[in-house]
Formats: sequence, C-alpha cells, structure tokens
Amino acid sequence: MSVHINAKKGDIAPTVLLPGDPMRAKWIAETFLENPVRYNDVRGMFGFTGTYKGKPVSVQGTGMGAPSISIYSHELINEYGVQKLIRVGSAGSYQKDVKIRDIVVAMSASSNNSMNDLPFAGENFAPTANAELFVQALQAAKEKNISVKAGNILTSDIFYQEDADYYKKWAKHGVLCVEMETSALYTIAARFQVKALSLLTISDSLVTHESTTSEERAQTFNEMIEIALAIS
Ligand SMILES: O=P(O)(O)O[C@H]1O[C@H](CO)[C@@H](O)[C@H]1O
Ligand SMILES: O=c1cc[nH]c(=O)[nH]1
Repeated sequence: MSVHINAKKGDIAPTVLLPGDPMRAKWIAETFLENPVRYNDVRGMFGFTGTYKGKPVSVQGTGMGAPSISIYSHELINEYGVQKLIRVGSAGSYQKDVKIRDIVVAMSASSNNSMNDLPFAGENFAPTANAELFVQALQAAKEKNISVKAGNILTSDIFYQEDADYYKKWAKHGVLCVEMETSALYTIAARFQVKALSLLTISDSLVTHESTTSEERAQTFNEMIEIALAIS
C-alpha cells in the first residue's frame, strides 16, 4: 500500500493508462479490459487491473492538475514498479485546424506551472514524450486508420483563464492544445527513467468556442483508448 493507493504489490500491471477522471478509468476498464478488478478506492480515485489481448494492463484515475498526477505517477513508479504510463485525457484546442474530436499525441509539454523551478533553479527542463512510445502511437494510429496530430501542448494550472486571449501567445508558437497534467507526467517519468506518453482528445476549442457532447466524447475517446492499448 502507498499513501494514495491501497493496492498490494503485484496488483498493478507494468503498463498503466491514466485518465484524469476516475469514472473514465471505470469505463475504460469495463469496456476494454477482460476481467477487470478494482485495486484502489482511496479518495474515490479508482484504479483497475485487467488484461488486454491476454496481457495485464491497469487503468488509474489521476485527478486534475500537475500536483495530483505527480502523486499518482510517483507512487505507481516507485511503489508498484510501473514502467509505462500512458495518459488518456481531454484537451482544449488552441489552433483553428485542431478540431473538436481530434486526437493529439503530445510530443512535448510547455507549462505555466512551477514544479521545475526549484529543482532546475531558473534553468529550463523540456518535458518530452518517450520517443519509442511516441513513434509507436503514430504507427498504431496509421494502422487503425485513425488520424492524429502531434506536437507541443500546454499544461496549464488554470482552467478558467481571466484573459480570453491568453491562449494566443501559445498558439502563435504552434502549441496545439491545453490540458493540465502532461508536463508533470513527462518530468516524473524522466526523473525515474520510465516511459510516458500523453494522448489527448479535443473536447472543446478556445478558438471557435465549440464543445463536444458527452456522447460524442465517449465515441472519440474510443479511438484514443484503442491507440493507447495498441502500444501498451
Ligand atoms: O479529461 P482529463 O484527463 O481530466 O483532462 C483534462 O480535463 C480536466 C479539466 O476539465 C483536466 O484534468 C484536463 O487536463
Ligand atoms: O484543461 C483543459 C481540458 C479541456 N479543455 C480545456 O479548455 N482545458
């Protein structure tokens, strides 16, 4: 047992899918895994282990924001020996041609959080996807005929920005979309030398102000989960 996960050693697979929402974790486990068993209910942050094509895979809710995913990824890696962490999240588009329901593979994650300020003392670490997982995700998407976009994203500490134009400086530098966890996940994975990748489905657009319905989101999340499981 770790502080935030009440699983026994061996209950969690070496590969874990990480949605922010614990109910999405439940949906993924029940929809895509064979014989899913819940191993965590601390704080309602559900985690399940089952098999996919005979191979053990876990899915763990992370909550929202860098501090929350930092806690879960740290414990999964250091207390349960997890080697591969694949975030499956939602994101807001920063670009006109990144449309709702599109899937983004996060090559790197800029951020407005301060988690690397102290360890790097004013210098800049670039949180980056594991190259092998990144290439595998693009290949899996191609084989499944699922179109994806890949590039830099923003991990933000702020969901409700006061300035509606805040996104524009990031958009100008090619940042594709905004979410709230990936820079922390990539930093922690690098620190402990394990593999991490974020797959994101665009749920709304900061540019056009469109938004998906929950039904539509579920269908598009299907494709993102298929890619994640293909590289698990
Ligand atoms: O859908 P999830 O994985 O939670 O991801 C996005 O949704 C939440 C905000 O609504 C943040 O956690 C953000 O990163
Ligand atoms: O963090 C997020 C996630 C989805 N949509 C947003 O606008 N921001």
